[in-house]
Amino acid sequence: MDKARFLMGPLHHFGPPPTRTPLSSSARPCSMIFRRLLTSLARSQAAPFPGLPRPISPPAISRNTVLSRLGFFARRREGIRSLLMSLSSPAEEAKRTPFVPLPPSTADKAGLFKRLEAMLGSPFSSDPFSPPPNPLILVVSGPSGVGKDAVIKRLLEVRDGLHFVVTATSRPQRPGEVDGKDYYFVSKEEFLSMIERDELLEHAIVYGDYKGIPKKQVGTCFEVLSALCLIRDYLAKGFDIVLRVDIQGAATLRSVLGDSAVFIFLVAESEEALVKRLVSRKTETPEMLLIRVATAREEVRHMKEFDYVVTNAEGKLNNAVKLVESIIDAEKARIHSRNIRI
Ligand SMILES: Nc1ncnc2c1ncn2[C@@H]1O[C@H](COP(=O)(O)OP(=O)(O)OP(=O)(O)O)[C@@H](O)[C@H]1O
Repeated sequence: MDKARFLMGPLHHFGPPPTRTPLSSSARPCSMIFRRLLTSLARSQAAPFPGLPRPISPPAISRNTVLSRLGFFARRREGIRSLLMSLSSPAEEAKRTPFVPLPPSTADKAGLFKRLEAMLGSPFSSDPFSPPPNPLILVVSGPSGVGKDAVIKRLLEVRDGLHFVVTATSRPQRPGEVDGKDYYFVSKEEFLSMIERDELLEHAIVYGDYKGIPKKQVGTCFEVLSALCLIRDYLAKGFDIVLRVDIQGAATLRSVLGDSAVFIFLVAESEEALVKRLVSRKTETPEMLLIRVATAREEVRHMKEFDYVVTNAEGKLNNAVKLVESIIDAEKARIHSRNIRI
C-alpha cells in the first residue's frame, strides 16, 4: 500500500476505492490530480522518524487544511469542486437536524411514514408521478368487409370516453343501421352538392358509392359544428376520437392530421376469409363483390402507411377489439405523447 493510500484511510470518500474498475477517460485527469494532491499532503505529514510506521488514524489533516491546499486545484477542476461541496462547513453542520435513528421494523406504519418524511425533510407528495394522458385521435381503416363497422361498434360498447365521428355515405342503408348514428345516409346528388359546397373534410368514391366526413357535425347540445371544431371540442373534454374511413380517406386524413392521429389498419386473417365474410354479409351484388375484392387486393399494399395492423379473424371480433384497446392504452402510456395539431 503506498503512502498516500495509507493516509487516505478516513478520507476515502474523497476518491474511488482501490478495487474499482478503471475510471472513464473524462474522470481520469480529475482523479489523477486528486491522488497527486493526497500524495503531496501525505509527504508533508511525514513521520518524524523515518522508518517508523505512520499513525493510522485520525490523520492530522483537518478539513480546512484540505480546503486550503486543494483551493488552487478546486478552482480549476469541476470534479474536485463538487467533491469539496459535499463537505459541509461547521456552520452548516450546526444547522443540521440531529441524527435520529429510524424506528424499529415493528413500529406502526403511520409512525414510520412520519419519521421517513421528517428524515427526508419534506412531506411526501400525493401528486401523481405521471400527468393525465392526452386524448387520442384514432383512425380505423381497412378493406371493405374486414369488419370496420363491427369492430368500432363493439369498441364503443365496451369502452367509455370515445367519440365517434359520423361519416356521410351515398350507399343504401343496411338493416340495423341508424341514420345519424352509424352514417349520414344521403343520395348521390346530395353528396355531390356537399362536395361542390366544400362541406367535406375528406371524401372518396368507394366501390361506386361516395363516402366522406362532413365538416359540419352535430356536436354536444345539438349545435352544428365543423368536424375539426367538433373534434377539438371533444378532445378538450378528454374524449378520444374515432374516425372510420376507407383507405383513400385514411390517406387524406394522414395529410390533414399527420402524426396527430393513430392510424389502424384492419385486416382479415386472409384474403379467402375476407371474401367469405363479404359473401355471407349478402349486401353486395356479384359485380360489387368483384370490385370490392379486387380493390382489397390493392388496398392491403398500403398497410405500411399505417401505425398499427389489427387482425379481425373469423369469430374473433372481441380479440380484435381488445387489441385496439391495447393500442389505445399503449398510446396513452407513451412518455412522449403525440402532439395533436388540428
Ligand atoms: N370477426 C368477425 N368474425 C365474423 N364476422 C365478422 C367479424 N367481423 C365482422 N364480421 C361480419 O363481417 C361483415 C362485414 O363487417 P363490416 O360491415 O363491419 O365490415 P366493414 O369493414 O365495415 O365493411 P364496409 O367497408 O363494406 O362497410 C358483417 O356481416 C360483420 O357482421
